[in-house]
Amino acid sequence: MSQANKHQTLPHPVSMGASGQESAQALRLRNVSKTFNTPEGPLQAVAGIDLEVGSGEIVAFLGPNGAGKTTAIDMMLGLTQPSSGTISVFGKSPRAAVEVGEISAVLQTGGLLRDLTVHETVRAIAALHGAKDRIDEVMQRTDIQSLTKRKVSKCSGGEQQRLKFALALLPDPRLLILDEPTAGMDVSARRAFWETMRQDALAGRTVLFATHYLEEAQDFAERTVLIGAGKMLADGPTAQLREMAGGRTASATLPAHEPPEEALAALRALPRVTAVALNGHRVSVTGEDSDAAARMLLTELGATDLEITAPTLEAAFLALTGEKQ
Ligand SMILES: Nc1ncnc2c1ncn2[C@@H]1O[C@H](COP(=O)(O)OP(=O)(O)OP(=O)(O)O)[C@@H](O)[C@H]1O
Repeated sequence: MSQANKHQTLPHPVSMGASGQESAQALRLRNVSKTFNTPEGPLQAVAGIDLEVGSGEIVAFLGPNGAGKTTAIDMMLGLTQPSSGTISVFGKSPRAAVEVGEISAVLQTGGLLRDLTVHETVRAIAALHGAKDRIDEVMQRTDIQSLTKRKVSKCSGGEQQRLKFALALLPDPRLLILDEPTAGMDVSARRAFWETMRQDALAGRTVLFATHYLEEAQDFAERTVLIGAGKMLADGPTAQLREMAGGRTASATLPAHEPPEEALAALRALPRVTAVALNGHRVSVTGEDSDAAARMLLTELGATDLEITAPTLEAAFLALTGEKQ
């Protein structure tokens, strides 16, 4: 079972909307667009996105460079106004939700004063939110206690991201937005960051994160929203998105003593097979009915060492966007 499936059953706490009615909705974008005026003319960064995120969901916002992720996130946080369309966060405007600490973010750029120490930074932001009693907890949760006296300018990229994560947790937001939170981190720092995030999300917080890293969506989000050129290309369970790249691949080793041509012809003749490839004696059959391919390989063709693999999210991404990462 994939990590994504493991997290598909996170609790979905019911929240109260501004109207006082029960609502399990954390975020709603209705036909949201954003056009920037540039010297070259108008540039549509976000082109009519509809999105609803329920309380307790973990959603990956996946897209190539320039897809419109940051622009969409800025609008969710009330940092930029949409050119058209509406956004609500727990039934409120984004700015109102930020003011009461219901939504907060770890953003890609800015936000830290380089001359303050880590502890001074956390204390200053805690004072703003009236959250001094949460300082110890968030520092512990984001694993920055050992950095207390270090100046921000002396912290590594990964440490600065953890500090930003701590600041974002201070208001105890119900919705946490992360814009490429692990950019600039090495593999082990990235893994540690996601482990911390995972623990936090298991407690029921709603999380939406933008990423370039397909494996982060795959490992962490039960739902992925794929965007390209400002438009939504796909939205669904991450595991299902992978399937959109095409069927599974059944691979096995053909008996060495027989010429493979007949076996290859028989495999190609199976219904809904899209590709058959041979590498030495190892044959790979891709198609929508990997069970039929597996049966033929094992029973009729005497093949061994059967392996069935699902397509990667990267394959889905390339199939849907036609772009290279
Ligand atoms: N303030 C701005 N003025 C003009 N154009 C902008 C502005 N902000 C973003 N854009 C343009 O809008 C498009 C979307 O950019 P955005 O930063 O939202 O994409 P992104 O998916 O976050 O990309 P990346 O992964 O590289 O951060 C890009 O073409 C970008 O150049």
